[in-house]
Amino acid sequence: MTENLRIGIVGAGLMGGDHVTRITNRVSGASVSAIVEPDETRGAAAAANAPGARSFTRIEDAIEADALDAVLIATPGAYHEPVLLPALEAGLPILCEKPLTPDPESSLRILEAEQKLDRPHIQVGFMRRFDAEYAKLRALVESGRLGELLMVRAVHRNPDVPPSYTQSMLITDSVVHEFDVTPWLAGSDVRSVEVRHPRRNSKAPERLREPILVLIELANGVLVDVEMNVSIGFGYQVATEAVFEQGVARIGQPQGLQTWHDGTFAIDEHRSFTTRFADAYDAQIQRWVEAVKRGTIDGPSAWDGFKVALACEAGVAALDGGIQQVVIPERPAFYA
Ligand SMILES: NC(=O)c1ccc[n+]([C@@H]2O[C@H](COP(=O)([O-])OP(=O)(O)OC[C@H]3O[C@@H](n4cnc5c(N)ncnc54)[C@H](O)[C@@H]3O)[C@@H](O)[C@H]2O)c1
Ligand SMILES: O[C@H]1[C@H](O)[C@@H](O)[C@H](O)[C@@H](O)[C@H]1O
Repeated sequence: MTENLRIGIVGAGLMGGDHVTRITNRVSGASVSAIVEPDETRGAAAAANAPGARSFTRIEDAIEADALDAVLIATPGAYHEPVLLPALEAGLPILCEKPLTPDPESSLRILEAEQKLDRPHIQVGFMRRFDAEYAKLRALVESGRLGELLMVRAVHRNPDVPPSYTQSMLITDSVVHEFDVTPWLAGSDVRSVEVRHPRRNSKAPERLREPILVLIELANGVLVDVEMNVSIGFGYQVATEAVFEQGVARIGQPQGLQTWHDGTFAIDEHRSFTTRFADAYDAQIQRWVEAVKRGTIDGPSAWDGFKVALACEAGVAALDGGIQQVVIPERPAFYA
């Protein structure tokens, strides 16, 4: 592999544009060599931050032109599959934004295509695994210092969501993160999912019945509750409290500028995932670039993405009630 990894960004919207800037300014050993974006205005805005990058409207054309060594997919989740398949066929290393795909059937098609190659080529962009506090919490669980982990209480609060965001996306676009990160923290897969509906937020768009409370049971008995809230208006917060036999640990608490003024003490809190997880996105991409050069991945695989898709399927069914079981098939040796 050459010293400079040539990355093609597919989908130059909010995240794709952010990743272009990140790779150009903060990631070493790589550059953005191609931008694949059907929307001309967005494509041009992203290209302005990627000196020397070539512009395309289809991934197939960028591959044909030999314009990239690796692909970063940042199209909306429902449009990951049509980019993943040609990229896999070309044998390219891939960092695919979450979710791998929104449902297990399409994720299985991706696994099938990937297994035609000599080794896993896909890393899924579950960036919370690269957040320093999440990593510390995982190390604490593994160390056993506070005894066994019993419960996880999670809050996932967004100020708002775009008009394209539907009810099922509460699960497939948002709770999808907890379906990845909680099993990773606790060392155990999702066994069942239940959704309860508290009083509706009158500020939520009419099409959404939220917030929701999601109860996730892991195979080792750890119970996880997730407050999923997407119309709070006043900020962005992802925070977790882990309850152990001999103590409690908290991550994601406000850590910004503190002010004491006029009798009030205040701490700045994030307004968007772009700042809350900026360091995690940087670390995720830097480590992926280094892994690609070693011919491997360094993060969640397509198999992890498939397991999350199974949990999401149960979660979407649970939006209509009941406790929905998640049955995970045996992992193929390819993903050992
Ligand atoms: N990890 C995170 O915290 C995080 C945060 C936000 C979004 N995301 C994920 O990033 C992805 C993109 O989300 P976004 O908010 O940037 O979406 P967006 O709508 O802002 O941008 C998506 C872009 O993809 C383009 N596009 C669609 N189909 C395409 C195709 N076939 N080829 C090339 N371009 C295509 C669209 O024109 C658009 O510009 C999604 O998978 C989303 O779940 C992850
Ligand atoms: O696509 C975004 C992104 O994944 C964020 O990390 C999450 O907090 C939002 O809920 C989701 O809509």
